[in-house]
Amino acid sequence: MGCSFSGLNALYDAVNGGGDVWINENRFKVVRQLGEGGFAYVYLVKEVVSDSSSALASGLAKKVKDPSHLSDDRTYAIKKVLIQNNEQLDLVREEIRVSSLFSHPNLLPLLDHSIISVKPTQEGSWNHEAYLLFPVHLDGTLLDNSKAMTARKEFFSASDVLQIFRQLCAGLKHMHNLEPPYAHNDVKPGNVLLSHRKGKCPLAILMDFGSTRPARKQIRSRSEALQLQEWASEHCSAPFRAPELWDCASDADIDERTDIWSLGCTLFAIMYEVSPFEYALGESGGSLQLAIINAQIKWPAGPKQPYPEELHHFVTWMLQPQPALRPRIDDIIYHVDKLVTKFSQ
Ligand SMILES: Nc1ncnc2c1ncn2[C@@H]1O[C@H](COP(=O)(O)OP(=O)(O)OP(=O)(O)O)[C@@H](O)[C@H]1O
Repeated sequence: MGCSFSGLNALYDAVNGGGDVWINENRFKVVRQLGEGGFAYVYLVKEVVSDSSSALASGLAKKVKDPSHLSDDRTYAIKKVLIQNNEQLDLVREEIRVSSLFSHPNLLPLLDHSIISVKPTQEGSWNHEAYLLFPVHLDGTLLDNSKAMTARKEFFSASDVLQIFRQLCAGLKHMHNLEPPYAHNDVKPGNVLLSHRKGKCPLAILMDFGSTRPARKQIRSRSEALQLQEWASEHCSAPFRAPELWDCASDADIDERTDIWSLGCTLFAIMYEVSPFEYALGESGGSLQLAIINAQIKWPAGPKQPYPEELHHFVTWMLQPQPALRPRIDDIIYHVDKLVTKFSQ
């Protein structure tokens, strides 16, 4: 694990108009904040180079395995993770390890990282900060895009819905086909970056491997089942969480099809902005957990639906509450390819 850094809390200084950020031997200027998560801040940064050489000749070029990940204008995204205890440190180390297993155009690559020790301002033990460097995608997440479109009373075309979805399937197939298979565990529109392309449907990239783990687990006792539910309640976003992670049997074989459930919810959300179960949160006495366990989908009301029935059937097929009967990623890809052919303009 690389751990060199030129100054304590340097990123804060940079944001406040001070110095630059170093990740190992490479230096970056913070341009602005792009977003934030639970314990993380994401910044747009620009690599600082000593001469005006091309991106390929920059310091980063020596580190990055695939030159197509280098940006022509040297801009990237840095995620700064605040780490307060050993458990959080292990989680970030796992995110870094897992990210390095993947190499796929629809999965966000980790280009470099460093973890540094920082002395807290008040008395106390030393803590850590992790800096993760990624390619930057400035058109926002699928969630940001859906919200903006809903505000304008617009919808993605059926063709774009399917092609965005098809790309997410391609990224997930890469993870599900590893030996052992990995589950993303937090597939949702907020974890998909979009990049608009002229004359083509947007590029969709799945990110945030903080919850990604080997997918297959044999649950053989009540305490193992409860442990899994507790882990899921912290790591898998509730409206997109599969039923077996809410109410796990004491004798259950969990596999990567937890992601297929989330994928079904995500297809619904590409069309209608929210998870198909989110309505339960707005109903008095409504229970998200019950709606999910019973697979009670609420389709938008109204006589004229913006999408063909086939897309609704496709969502329902993925939202099979019994995991053993739920389709696998190859089944989904076979089906989506047929729909893409049918509905592409
Ligand atoms: N590579 C990137 N390019 C552009 N924006 C990004 C990039 N990575 C992250 N972001 C922005 O930063 C936000 C937070 O990133 P991310 O989801 O990785 O953080 P997190 O702490 O894991 O979040 P959460 O707590 O929701 O899981 C994203 O929603 C997105 O808006």
